[in-house]
Amino acid sequence: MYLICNGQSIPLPKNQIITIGRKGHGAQVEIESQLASRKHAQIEVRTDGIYIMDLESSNGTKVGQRSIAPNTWVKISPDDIFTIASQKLQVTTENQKEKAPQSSEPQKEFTGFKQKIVAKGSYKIGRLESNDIILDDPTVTREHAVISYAQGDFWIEDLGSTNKTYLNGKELKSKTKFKDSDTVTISFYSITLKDGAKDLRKERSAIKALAIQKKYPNNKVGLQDMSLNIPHSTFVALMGPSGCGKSTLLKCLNGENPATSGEVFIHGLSLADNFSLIKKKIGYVPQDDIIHKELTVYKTLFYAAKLRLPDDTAVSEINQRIDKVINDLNLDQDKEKDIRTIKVGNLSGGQRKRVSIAVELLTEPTILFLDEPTSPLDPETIESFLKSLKKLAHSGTTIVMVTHKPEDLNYVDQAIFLGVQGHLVFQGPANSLTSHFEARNIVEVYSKMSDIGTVTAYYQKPSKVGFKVVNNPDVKKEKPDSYRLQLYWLVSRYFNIKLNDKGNLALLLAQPVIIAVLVCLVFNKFQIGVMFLMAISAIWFGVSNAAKEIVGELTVYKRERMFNLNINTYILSKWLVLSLIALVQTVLFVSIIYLNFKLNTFEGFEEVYLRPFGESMLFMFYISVSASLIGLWLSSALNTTEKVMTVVPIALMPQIMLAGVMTKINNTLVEVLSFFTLGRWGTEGFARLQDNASPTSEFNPGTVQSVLTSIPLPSPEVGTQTASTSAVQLLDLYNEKLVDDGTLIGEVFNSFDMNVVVIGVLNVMFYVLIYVSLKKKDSI
Ligand SMILES: Nc1ncnc2c1ncn2[C@@H]1O[C@H](COP(=O)(O)OP(=O)(O)OP(=O)(O)O)[C@@H](O)[C@H]1O
Repeated sequence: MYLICNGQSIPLPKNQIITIGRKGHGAQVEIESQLASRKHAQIEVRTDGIYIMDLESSNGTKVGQRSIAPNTWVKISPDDIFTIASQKLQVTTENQKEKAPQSSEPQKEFTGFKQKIVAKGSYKIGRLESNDIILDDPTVTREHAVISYAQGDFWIEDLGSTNKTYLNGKELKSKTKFKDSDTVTISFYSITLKDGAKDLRKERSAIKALAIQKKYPNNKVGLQDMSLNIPHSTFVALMGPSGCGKSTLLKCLNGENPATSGEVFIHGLSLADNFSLIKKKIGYVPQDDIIHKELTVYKTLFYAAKLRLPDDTAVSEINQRIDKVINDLNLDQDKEKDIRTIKVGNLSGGQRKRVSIAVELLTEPTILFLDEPTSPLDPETIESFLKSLKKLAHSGTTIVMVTHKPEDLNYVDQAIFLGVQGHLVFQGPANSLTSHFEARNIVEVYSKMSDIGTVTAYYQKPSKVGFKVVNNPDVKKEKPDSYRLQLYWLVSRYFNIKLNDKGNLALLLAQPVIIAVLVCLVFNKFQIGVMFLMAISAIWFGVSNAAKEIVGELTVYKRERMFNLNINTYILSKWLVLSLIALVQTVLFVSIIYLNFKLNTFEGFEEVYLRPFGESMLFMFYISVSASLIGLWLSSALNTTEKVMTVVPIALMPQIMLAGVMTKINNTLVEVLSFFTLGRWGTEGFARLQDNASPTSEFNPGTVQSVLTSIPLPSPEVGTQTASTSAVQLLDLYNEKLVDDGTLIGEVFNSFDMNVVVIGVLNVMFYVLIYVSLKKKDSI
């Protein structure tokens, strides 16, 4: 056996320990590098194989890419290349000098950052303290990437990070050579072999907009060409008359509704090209609150952290962050009651605004956009609120705040003023705003800048117009770290919201009881009408439970969608919790109906009541969860709760009218329309279930004792008498054999199983409609 080292073949006698170490210190095999320890490692060829042991060397010994534990014999195979002080060594059977595995280049000596990498062999970058470069930021994965030195070259490799590693702006897919001219970007850090890691936030402007312009699809110009430069750690007020484009500018700068042309850079990174990273470092609080009033402050922050921070963030780390944001925003002023335990709905307007901001601060944003946060606050609250924002800005979070209040200018560093029709007319120190416009006060500035003639005189047109057209940062590519976990936390949050809204929960549970009792009062016999009302009630529960659920939290949805919310997990989370509510409602409703008609059977027809108890329960639950999808569709398609509540009856009426009980389905158009109603398939399904479970009639063997009906008495008597009959036959009788034969498509749906399938198909259709409606909200 021979040890190939530095182009030499050194014989390895069997069962003899050979020491490898730095040249000039008595080792049998000498390595010419200061990085090698004096006695670095030992190697021994035994009868059962080749063994190597690291002698607690300063820079370690690697077999392949793996560092071996010190003072432990490790068996290696003849093919294994092992590394000592960046020298490649190998054991072979022949004396073959030319087969030396290391590069033919002479060993290089490095300085600075490179030397540190060579000394360690590899250099890990990540959020954990055990890394060689610690980037303490939630967008950096615990062990994010590694730089290594091998065969005379430096290499960079991503270690499966969440937010990826970029080499010269391109995503790093595999281990790649890291050259002197290359720049690696991880989150907001740039890494070069010359300088190591640098925080871009300290190096470059926080926001730079170059010749941005915004045109709406209706050709209305929201923003005229403008360039902006906002330094790091600045508190900026964005002002201007109503409708001048302040919110539009905010959305162009944060990527929610990007500029039509021009380019925005956040800490030197293009917003359009790096949106998936940048959006995680941008906080945005729109005019409306982005929090649920049913949750406590702690739960609000906890769920936001679970949904936004990387999955590997420990609960202890989350709690630390929650404490920090509460402290940063002075939310813990009240010593009597811990704010964490108070429900958001019970907070004052100012506190609620702070909690909305706290949600955004959890991810440690580098820039915070606030749309009119001071509007709902009283003067006293404003002072402490703006003071905490100022402190926050000066500790590193650049803040851009839309405001109409002149007094807010006393707290900010810079002001940006827009004139009517989206013209930039001022950007500079807040205290020179009025003098710039030769105005006595801010009210006069507003008045001047509402006149388009004066505005054009002050318009700060960018010197270079017509930068590249901005690609719409596309939220559709965005995905959570884990769909399963996102779904889990969404369900958990939504469940808690429902559980905490005790009043509404009580009403939801009272509903089935009240309606079921009414049904029992109205029908003294078990009739087809009971089954019809069971179907309609199931639809009512499903639609009404769901109708407000998306539209009521649209601001939260939009904000979270901008972050990493997946549409499917969102819909599923709603559906799962609504299904749970539907299940409880169904159990209550069906139990009451069952018990009532079982205990109060009509004399002579003791076999007629809601017979298949379990199946009826399951079927009613199925209709109800299907109806939830209709409710969710209305809730996602319309943009105000009022509109949804107006439309709910319009969605419910066809369910009643086209069920084939109250009105005839006797023409093709009506039948086609009835295909899309749960009312029809629900009523038919209940009728079939009931028939299948009912005994044959003693008097009329051709039918079953399923429901009771009134039949006219044969003459000479006048009046009606009660008879039992098949529920399906009764529906058929009324609708001219529609149920059994179907006028349009024959007998295709003539079974309970097919009823279930049709409802399933309708579910898919409504799910797609919800998805499309939510997707449309991405493009504002
Ligand atoms: N989606 C849109 N499609 C068409 N026009 C729009 C759209 N959004 C905003 N606009 C128009 O662009 C202009 C600027 O609106 P924007 O909401 O940015 O103004 P603003 O300064 O924030 O107003 P305010 O102070 O009242 O909140 C307005 O004239 C508005 O009607």
